[in-house]
Amino acid sequence: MGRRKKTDEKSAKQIRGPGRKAKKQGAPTFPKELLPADSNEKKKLSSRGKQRARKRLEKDQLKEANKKNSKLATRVTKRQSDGESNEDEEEEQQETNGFTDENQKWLKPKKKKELFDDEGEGEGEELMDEEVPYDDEFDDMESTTDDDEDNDVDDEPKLDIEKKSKKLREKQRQAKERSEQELLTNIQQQEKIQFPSGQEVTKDAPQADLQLIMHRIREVINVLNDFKTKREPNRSRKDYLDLLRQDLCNYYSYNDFLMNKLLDLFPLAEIIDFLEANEVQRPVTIRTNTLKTRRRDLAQALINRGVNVDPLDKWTKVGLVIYNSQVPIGATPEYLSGHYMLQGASSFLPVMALAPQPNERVLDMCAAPGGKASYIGALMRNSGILVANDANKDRAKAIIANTHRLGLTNTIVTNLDGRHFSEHMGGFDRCLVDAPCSGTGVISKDQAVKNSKDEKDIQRCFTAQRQILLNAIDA
Ligand SMILES: C[S@@+](CC[C@H](N)C(=O)[O-])C[C@H]1O[C@@H](n2cnc3c(N)ncnc32)[C@H](O)[C@@H]1O
Repeated sequence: MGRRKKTDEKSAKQIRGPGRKAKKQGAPTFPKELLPADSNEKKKLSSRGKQRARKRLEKDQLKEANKKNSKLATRVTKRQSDGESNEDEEEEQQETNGFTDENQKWLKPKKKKELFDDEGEGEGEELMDEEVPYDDEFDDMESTTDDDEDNDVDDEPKLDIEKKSKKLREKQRQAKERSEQELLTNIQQQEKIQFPSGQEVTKDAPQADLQLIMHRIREVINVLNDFKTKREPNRSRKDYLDLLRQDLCNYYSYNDFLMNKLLDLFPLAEIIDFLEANEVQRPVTIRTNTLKTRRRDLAQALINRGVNVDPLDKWTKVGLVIYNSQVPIGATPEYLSGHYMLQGASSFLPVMALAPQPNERVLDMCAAPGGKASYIGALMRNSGILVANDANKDRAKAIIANTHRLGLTNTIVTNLDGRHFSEHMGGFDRCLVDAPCSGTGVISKDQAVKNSKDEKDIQRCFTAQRQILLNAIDA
């Protein structure tokens, strides 16, 4: 960068120098059409864009010619002071002067970069400066240096180029060597996975470097995906699966039981995606209560309060995503007056699948605190009958509070055990069962689930869910 700046400064100086010299050179140096560049013509020229452009062209040509002259002169002076013979240089200067003058007719103003490139052929230092930005781009550099070698006439800059080119080729060779070495190392690692001994697996793994564990996880998955060809002959599939499970438990902090269940549930290609997704916080989303407002109006009202909000996605016309907020989203005047419900985006979907219609009889069997039930009520446009039930009395109270806040008038809240609900009521058109669950689907909200679940919890959930579902079918 420093060198580049130097070049700019230098060229800036040159731009000023040649301007003054140009006047000394006089008119005969330039073709007729370019002569009216003096100050008395300036007013006339500046009045027309076309003439201004011509003037600019002329200036550029002058700058370029004089730049060459002044640089060459500097070099001659330098060499003289170094005690070198200056005969050749004088010849060269004459040649350059001649070139500049004769070529005024065909010389066209070029872009700055092109000008630099041309000059580079005769100016070793300039060329070096131009090449600096390519230091890391080996391909570009290679082609640049090759071109330069072919075209150069002057010996001095050629030497510079050669030096630079040699350096870069060496760099390039070293980089290639390194990457080949890395590749080899990876292949070797892939070929031989380090299996800790039975006791070591649990004892040593927590201290191990997480990066190494993730590396091994990927390698083991790679082997399991092509077990026949990639396995070690003395290792069984179970060996690899055990190692994978243990590494996943250590890396993501799950207990053995839950990780086993997840490995049963997800294909190898998806397990990492699932575990990674559980590490990411889900966005805060809200559902517009269409019984009271429109999404556009709600968004505007929230924006006015300093909430950064956007439509959730194409698949929903009522969802909004909150990026950040200067006010608590659960306590705004809009919230308190029931214009929206704080609700995860995924919880819209079961209601959309249920597709309740106005004037139907609908049952939400496990409804507290009423997120889905209130969406059902809104889709029914407060018509028909919605029964929102929950076995937990305190939680059932939350349904009542939300029902009032959101302005639902077609809703009856009940506090019954879903396993026996049909003994009290029946004849529903549609029924939603959002049964109590293990919580393994919301690990991103509650990381404690990773270690707090065991076989009994799952069994308990499973039995209750089946009983509630069967009763809902009866209802
Ligand atoms: C996942 S939550 C429901 C969330 C609710 N659908 C919503 O969208 O806001 C499960 C609910 O089932 C209730 N529940 C548990 N056992 C039940 C049972 N036997 N009968 C009815 N509800 C039950 C719990 O009290 C809990 O509120």
